[in-house]
Amino acid sequence: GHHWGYGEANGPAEWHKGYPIAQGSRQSPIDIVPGSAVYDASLSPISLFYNNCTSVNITNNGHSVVVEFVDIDDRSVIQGGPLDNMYRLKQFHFHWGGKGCGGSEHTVSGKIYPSELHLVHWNAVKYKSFGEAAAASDGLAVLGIFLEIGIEHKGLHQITDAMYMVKFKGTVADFKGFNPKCLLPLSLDFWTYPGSLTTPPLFESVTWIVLKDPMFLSEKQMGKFRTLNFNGEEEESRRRMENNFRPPQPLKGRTVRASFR
Ligand SMILES: NS(=O)(=O)c1ccc(C(=O)O)c(S(=O)(=O)NCCc2ccccc2)c1
Ligand SMILES: [Zn+2]
Repeated sequence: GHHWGYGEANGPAEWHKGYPIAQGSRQSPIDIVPGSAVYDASLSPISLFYNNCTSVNITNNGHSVVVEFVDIDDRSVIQGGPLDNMYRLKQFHFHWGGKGCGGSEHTVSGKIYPSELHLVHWNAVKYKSFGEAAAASDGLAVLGIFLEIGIEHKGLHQITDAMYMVKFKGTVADFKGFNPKCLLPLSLDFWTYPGSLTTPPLFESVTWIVLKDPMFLSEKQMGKFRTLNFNGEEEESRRRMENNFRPPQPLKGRTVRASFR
């Protein structure tokens, strides 16, 4: 059927037809305005326990490139910051733009970055499954990290070198032993606000934690993301995977808190 995507006919401006919550009161992403963020001294530092990380595979789901993790126990978790519980890492994926264009979902005072990494975690303390958590107001915690063009990123090579194996929608490849800790910038200073998934079903179940500092990658590495395709190998229409981002949504009275002055 008429599946959602990032094209003219099925892109973010159309999603509200199939997913009315697209016009809800806590939609993501948003434009973060640092001057309007409220410093909250009660926010503890973010703790990422990715030591015994268990990545499983890398896949092209027709919307992004996704690295999935074993999430049957608490070996890879995030806690602290605005979170009352420990949240388990389920997957990470990216959003990016066309060559020379912006592609992040969150913006900072209108600045769009070339790309944005999302590490998706779920509240396995309160909920029995990811699906149940994804439908609950405090079910998910997504850590957002901006990507900026600069020196090449050593840790990212493992991911960009695997992209040739998942060029087309529906392809999966083994991807074990990858620890996303290597993708973090020096500072874990963050903004946080209550929001939603940025793709359908757009559930308003995400506590967003967006790092202030970007990670850096080279233009060559960024170019490898654009060798991916939205389409499956069998489709005759070749559509380069790029501009797979939702633009900022209305704040609707929400407060963005900052962990730093
Ligand atoms: N940009 S974002 O962090 O909001 C996001 C984007 C894509 C996906 C995804 O489904 O791959 C996800 S997900 O992995 O959280 N899945 C959400 C959709 C879903 C809900 C309930 C059960 C399965 C999938 C999150
Ligand atoms: Zn995302």
